[in-house]
Amino acid sequence: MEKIPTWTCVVALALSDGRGQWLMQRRPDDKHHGGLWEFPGGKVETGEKPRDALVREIDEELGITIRKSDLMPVAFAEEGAVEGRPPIVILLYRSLYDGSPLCAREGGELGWFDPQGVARLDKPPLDISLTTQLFEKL
Ligand SMILES: Nc1nc2c([nH]c(=O)n2[C@@H]2O[C@H](COP(=O)(O)OP(=O)(O)OP(=O)(O)O)[C@@H](O)[C@H]2O)c(=O)[nH]1
Repeated sequence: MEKIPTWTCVVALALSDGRGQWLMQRRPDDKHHGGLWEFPGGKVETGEKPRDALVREIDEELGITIRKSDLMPVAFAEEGAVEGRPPIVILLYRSLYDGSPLCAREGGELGWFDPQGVARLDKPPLDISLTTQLFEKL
């Protein structure tokens, strides 16, 4: 029987400044999808709940504390196994930025973009679907 790899759950955050700008993060060049822009976030660890993982990842990556109760689910996207990596499913949540200082703690670059600006960025394939779903629902 064919062995099916376990899928990986990734959580990501669409952070809005409330004035039409959205935070995007450019991945460091040496990583998978290096140089592409995506929503801050990362992989859910074994036994972790998605919202807990997102709070942890956002603290690790941006140095800010977000509240689980503020996270609104907005979209998901999935892809099959690529280049030996297990399939991933990304859950995208939305939240409002409270203005506390941000920094790109794990390298890369941060930027605020309006929906047209987000659409123009070079992104991983799943983010094209995620951004379409996000901005359709606004
Ligand atoms: N955080 C985040 N990851 C995304 C998005 N879109 C997308 O394809 N991914 C992919 O989902 C995976 C997220 O894992 P991660 O951010 O913890 O990746 P990592 O630093 O551990 O790098 P790795 O893939 O080399 O293990 C990456 O392969 C990343 O490129 C997105 O919008 N946000």
